[in-house]
Amino acid sequence: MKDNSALEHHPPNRDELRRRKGFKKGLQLSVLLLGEKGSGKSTFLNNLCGQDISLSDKEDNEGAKNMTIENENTAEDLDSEYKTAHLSPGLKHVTRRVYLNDELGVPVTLDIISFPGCGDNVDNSQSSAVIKNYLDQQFENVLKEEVRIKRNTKDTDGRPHVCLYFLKSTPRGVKKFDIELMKTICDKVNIIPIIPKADGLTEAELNLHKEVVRKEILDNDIHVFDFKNDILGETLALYDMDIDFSSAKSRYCHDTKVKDILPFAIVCSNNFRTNAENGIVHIREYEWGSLVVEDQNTSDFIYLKAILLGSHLQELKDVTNNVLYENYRAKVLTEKRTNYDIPNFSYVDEGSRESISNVSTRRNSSSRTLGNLDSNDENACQIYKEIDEKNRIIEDYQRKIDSLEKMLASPNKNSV
Ligand SMILES: Nc1nc2c(ncn2[C@@H]2O[C@H](COP(=O)(O)OP(=O)(O)OP(=O)(O)O)[C@@H](O)[C@H]2O)c(=O)[nH]1
Repeated sequence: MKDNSALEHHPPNRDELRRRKGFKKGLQLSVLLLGEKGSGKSTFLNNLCGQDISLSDKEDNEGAKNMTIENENTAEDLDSEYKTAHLSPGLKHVTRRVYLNDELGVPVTLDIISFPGCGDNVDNSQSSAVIKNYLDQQFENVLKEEVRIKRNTKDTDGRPHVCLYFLKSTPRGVKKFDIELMKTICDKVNIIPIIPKADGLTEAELNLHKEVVRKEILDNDIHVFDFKNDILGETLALYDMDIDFSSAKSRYCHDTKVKDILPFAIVCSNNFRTNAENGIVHIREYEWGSLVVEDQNTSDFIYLKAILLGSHLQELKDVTNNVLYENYRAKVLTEKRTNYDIPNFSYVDEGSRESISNVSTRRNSSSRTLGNLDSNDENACQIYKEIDEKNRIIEDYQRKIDSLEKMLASPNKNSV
């Protein structure tokens, strides 16, 4: 028999219970990665997750065990691909699911969405529309699910909570395509701008590029994720770290505001080694020596990682649901209301308005009588009857859809 005496003497307190519950349930974050080919998205993802993750839509490697691949090409497609190689490849999305367990204390499920080739076609005019439609579709799926009688929001919520936008530095500043795309999607997803491969820039060049990116974002009215007055020092709580401002290389202090360091300038690498605390650190090697990716004085990588997986994970989700999605929902429902031509009180004359509200009051009270109505009352009643009838039809359809879905889910049961 098990000895439970230790448990009986030290019952877990409330915080501990909450922590255990949170641990079991885990956290989830959906990240959209955008940026041109070779901008360092895969390398960043490998460093963020501490494992090898391919974002290619063709490769399937050892690191792809936990991954769901959508739009995967089969070997039979290769021949047809060869024949159409001269044509613009278009844009497909690739999704990956990664489970992160170690170092954070609470398991995190990371859903990655990427559009390989985004901005790389000769003609990119359709790319923005493809990505915008994808984001709209995710909102629409959630809205559809909300109005169903039986809801199943778990499997249908594919809304990305954050878009990490990789803006490679070019002599001409930010590419027009990137500006247009950010403008198109900034009210559908939280954008965090990133300057990748910061090791290729001198400090003066990096500061200049940061300035250029900030100016383009401001001038083009692109809404990036609002860090408000959050301070950098607090983002590192996940690692029980503080900013090492004693170091001569330190660029920031504890009270530096996160919004003041945007866009995050990161350095990443696929080479790693084990450090003194048995943790893995990623190393970028040069002729003159090496650089640690996770070193807070080297790049903003560690801040970005702590923000995504710790300090701002919940806020990114809350803003997605309570602000971006709510705006979409309000807009769509307002449009639908107008299209359905539901009687709008502002178009009804005073007398009828009173009648409608009288009928409405009577509908709400259980003593509803239809006798002795004047013509306005009759009109209002007619409108309500029609609405009731439509609602009944919608509910009937919903029931039919539900039973069809059930049949599809268990085809054997229903086969004769
Ligand atoms: N110097 C330097 N090179 C980097 C950095 N990050 C990535 N790279 C290199 O840049 C190249 C492209 O990086 P990827 O991570 O494959 O870029 P990607 O955006 O995923 O590219 P696609 O998968 O083709 O879309 C690789 O050779 C990386 O090693 C960095 O911070 N500094």
